[in-house]
Amino acid sequence: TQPPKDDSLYRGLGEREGITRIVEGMLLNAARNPRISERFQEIDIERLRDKLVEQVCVEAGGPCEYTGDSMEESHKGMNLTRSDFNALVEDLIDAMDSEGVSVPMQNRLLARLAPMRAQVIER
Ligand code: HEM
Repeated sequence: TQPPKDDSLYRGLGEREGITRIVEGMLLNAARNPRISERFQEIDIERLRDKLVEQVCVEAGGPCEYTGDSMEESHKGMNLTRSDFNALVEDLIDAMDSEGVSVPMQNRLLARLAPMRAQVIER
């Protein structure tokens, strides 16, 4: 999908600072989530945080560049399932709730991420 033309979602998420808090909140939730916490052991969590912030910023129409690996490459050999995907989405929603992001803005971000599922699961 093409990046959005306007930056209203970027602003709705609280720009770079808000996105950083959302991503960090999601990763903290995931680290406590028994369905997926094992996935986040023994990885470079700071790199993951930084790349996720870039990617969410780009998807939200913000002035950022994504410098990480492709979604296929990043999740190769992990054999992620739909259930794993849904668990991380729930952790993201909880993080956005904590940041006071409106439900319409939450849904706009989720709609940008949903098409990536096929690139991430069963790899
Ligand atoms: C739309 C969904 C997802 C997006 C947009 C996404 C995005 C990313 C990004 C940007 C990276 C970093 C790439 C790099 O280092 O260059 C990454 C790595 C990673 N992702 Fe995802 N991801 C998604 C789904 C998931 C799910 C469902 C899980 C597990 C439950 C997961 C677990 C991981 C892990 C553990 C890494 C680090 C791999 C490593 O450093 O060895 N991801 N992901």
